Formats: sequence, C-alpha cells, structure tokens
Amino acid sequence: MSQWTERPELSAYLARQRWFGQGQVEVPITEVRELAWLSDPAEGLGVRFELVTAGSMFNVPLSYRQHPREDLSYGFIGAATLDGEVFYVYDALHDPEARGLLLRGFADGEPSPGDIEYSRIDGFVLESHEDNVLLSAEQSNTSVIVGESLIKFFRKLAPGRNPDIEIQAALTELGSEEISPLEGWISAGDIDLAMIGVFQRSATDGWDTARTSVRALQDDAVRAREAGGDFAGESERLGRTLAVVHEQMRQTLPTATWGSEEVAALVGRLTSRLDEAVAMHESVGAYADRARAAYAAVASGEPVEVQRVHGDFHLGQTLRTTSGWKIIDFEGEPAQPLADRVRLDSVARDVAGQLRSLDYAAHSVAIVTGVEETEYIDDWVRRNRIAFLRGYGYEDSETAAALLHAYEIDKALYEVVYESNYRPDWVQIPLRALERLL
Ligand SMILES: Nc1ncnc2c1ncn2[C@@H]1O[C@H](COP(=O)(O)OP(=O)(O)O)[C@@H](O)[C@H]1O
Ligand SMILES: O=P(O)(O)O[C@H]1O[C@H](CO)[C@@H](O[C@H]2O[C@H](CO)[C@@H](O)[C@H](O)[C@H]2O)[C@H](O)[C@H]1O
Repeated sequence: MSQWTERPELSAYLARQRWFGQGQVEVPITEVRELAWLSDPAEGLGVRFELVTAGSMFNVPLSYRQHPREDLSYGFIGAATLDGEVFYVYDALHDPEARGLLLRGFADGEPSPGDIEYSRIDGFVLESHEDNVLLSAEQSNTSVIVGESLIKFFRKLAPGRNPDIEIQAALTELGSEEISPLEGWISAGDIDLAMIGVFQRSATDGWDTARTSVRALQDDAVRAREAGGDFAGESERLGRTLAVVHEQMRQTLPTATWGSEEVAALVGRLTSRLDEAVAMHESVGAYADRARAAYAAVASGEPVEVQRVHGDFHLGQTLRTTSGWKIIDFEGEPAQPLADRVRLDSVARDVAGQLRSLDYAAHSVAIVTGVEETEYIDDWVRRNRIAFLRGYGYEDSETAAALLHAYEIDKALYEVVYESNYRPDWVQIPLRALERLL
C-alpha cells in the first residue's frame, strides 16, 4: 500500500493544482499505482509515474530525493520513506533533472522501462532530454518544451486511447498542415500518460492575438474595421482552417447521420447541462424555458450529420504561426468523461465554441482593464463572428442555424459552471452572453 493513502501531504498538494479541478477541495487518495522506477532512488534521485486515484485518476510523476532542494520548493510535496530511508518528494514536472528522466525513453536506443511504453512515430528520436523547460503548469495538463518538441503530460487519466493522441495521429498520418505533427506518446497498458509533438517556435497564441486587437480598438476608441489591429482577416483564416481540419477528420475518422432518436438524446444531454448550470448559478434559472425552446427547435429539424470534432474549440486552442493557423488540444472538454469526449457530434459544436471565444476575448478585456463596455466591443465581436463564419463556410439552413444557436447556449452554460469553479470574477461573461443569446 502507498504511504500517500495514509498521509495528507499529497492530497493537500493535489488540491492546490488547477489541473486537479476540485477548486482547492482536498479529496482523499484511495489508491496509488506506482509504475516502474525510471532511475534508482538509491543513487540519490528516484523518479517514477504514480497514478493517483482521488475521486478520478491523476498522473502524478514524483521525484524522490535523498537531500532537500530549496530551489524546487514550489513542487515540494512531503517526506516519505523508501526501504526505511527518508526521501524528500517533489512533483517531478517541477524538477528539471527529473523531467529529463521522464523524457529519456524518447532518446535513441533507450528501452521502454517495465510497464511503461514510449511509442515513437516515423522513427522520431529525441536529441537531448536534459535541456527542458516547463511551459505551463496551470492548465488542464502540464507541458514541457524539449528541443524542437513539446510534451504534454496528461493529468486527469482514463483507460482508453486519449482523443488528443487518436485524432492527432490520424491527422499527422494524413499530412495535415493545420495541426502540429504528433511525434509519439507514453502509455501504461491502456492508459495514456503523455504525448509529444512538434513545438511551434514561431507561434503566438490565438487568445493573446485576439485580445491585443480588442485593446487596440479600445485604446483608440474606434470601430474594429478602423483600428490598427483589426482581427477580422485572422478570424476568417481561422474559420477556413477549422473547416479544413473538419474535412480531414471526416476523411480519416468515423462519420454518421443522427435521426430523430439520436437528436432527442442530444436534446437530453443539452437539458441536463442546463439543469447543472441552474443548480450552480441561481440566475441561470431565468433563461431555462427559453433555452429549452431553443433545444426543441433542434429536435424539430432535419437529420444531423455528425463526425469526430475538436470538442473544446476556443482561441486558446489555436496557434498563429508563420505558416498559418494551427489547431491544438483535441482532448475535448477536460471535465467530461471519455465516452462523452469521443462521441460523434455536429461541427456546429466547434463553430459555436469559437463564437463564444470571440465574445470572451472582447469582454474579458473590458473586465481586466476595468473600462465601461462600449459599442466598439460589440462591433468587434459582430465583425469577427461574421468573418469566422464566412471563412468556415458555415451551412446556411434552418437546421444548421438552430444547432449553432443551441450549441452556443450550451457552451455558455458550461462556461457558467467552469467560471464558478475557477474564475468567479469572469462568470458575468457567459451570464451576459446568455442574456444576449436568449
Ligand atoms: N505544438 C505547440 N507549439 C507551441 N506552443 C504550444 C503547442 N502546443 C501547445 N502550446 C502552448 O501550450 C498551451 C497549452 O497547450 P494545450 O494543449 O492547450 O494544453 P492544456 O490541455 O493544458 O490546455 C497552449 O495554449 C499553447 O500556448
Ligand atoms: O484549454 P482547456 O482545455 O483547459 O479548456 C478549459 O479552459 C478554458 C479557459 O482557459 C475554457 O475556455 C473559456 O475561457 C476561454 C478564455 O480563457 C474562452 O476563450 C473560451 O471561450 C471559454 O470557454 C474552456 O471552456 C475549458 O474547457
């Protein structure tokens, strides 16, 4: 039995991580599966993946050090004993030397240790695993840049192929230029622990680029089309990129047509999310009847063409590179169970995600800078919505419009729950959007 089920340090550490997703609440650890050592603790530094069940299962690579390290204090978890000897234990992703050991399996000629498998696509070999930089630890997952690659350690785990790997492997094989090519992954049996792909060095994040444009028009108090940083051309190109990626997914992954029964099931899922948002935020109740009416319009429409989709498409999942937009992170909404994240869906799901994100980019600037909402903000959102839909070539039919409307409402409801958990100051963004949408 692991000492972490008996002692509070690791559950306290998990509660402080955003990727744990419980909003600072400690959840008891019921099980820990320790994978093979990647280095021998008797030599001073032991590193291994530990799969920790605390409600859900989490990927927590740990480094066990014989001596404490002041400079790693951010990732310090607690002391633990191994074979009667005391070790100082750190989150291995905050320990540069330990990160190198987690990456070593991708180096030339390195065997996969014990129950862990390092898979490489097309002879990919990691040149050097030692020089690596932690990119971000504050999101759903934890990413590290190493050489020309970026490795993402999945935090919340589930048995079954991770959709990020599944979709990006299919699109990489197809030669897609709209994603960042996948190079490999790490797994333990049927559980995927991490994926590695090309690091886009020239990239700027779509979210930052869009917000810079909003700020430009706000500074000058001019309409979007007159501002120096007009984003509409980028929105249109991004729409086109998403349409290409959807087409590539149709070519390589399953598709289907939903008849009345499946559409009724969709309406059922939309309605339960509505109920969840009402329970979370009282003021959502005022929109419930109108949301139900919008969902009923979907049920009375034509059959719906479905396929694999991105599932959580927003500006933070886009990179503007010198060779156009690239779409990343095909995991779906992190909070949903795997079965929901791999379900076929309408492309309207992703189109709606982006429309919501444009609304977020504009209104978040107003919140952060503390200025009054102006007509310029609304103008920016309208102009970029139109450009994105034009670039995508979104279908012009009643059924397509009803679906898009329903999915925009659904995403705003998801956001009410998401923001209530993580960024209560921002919950007004989706709440105001509901007011506009309904
Ligand atoms: N291939 C890449 N090249 C450059 N930057 C990337 C790449 N993949 C991800 N990023 C950066 O890392 C951030 C987090 O990546 P993402 O896959 O969205 O992780 P998460 O699942 O934790 O949200 C992105 O917002 C982006 O800025
Ligand atoms: O990127 P993740 O996979 O972690 O996605 C989650 O976090 C997102 C926040 O970073 C959240 O997106 C919401 O906020 C965005 C701005 O930060 C905004 O562009 C999106 O439209 C809005 O939904 C996403 O919903 C969540 O799953």
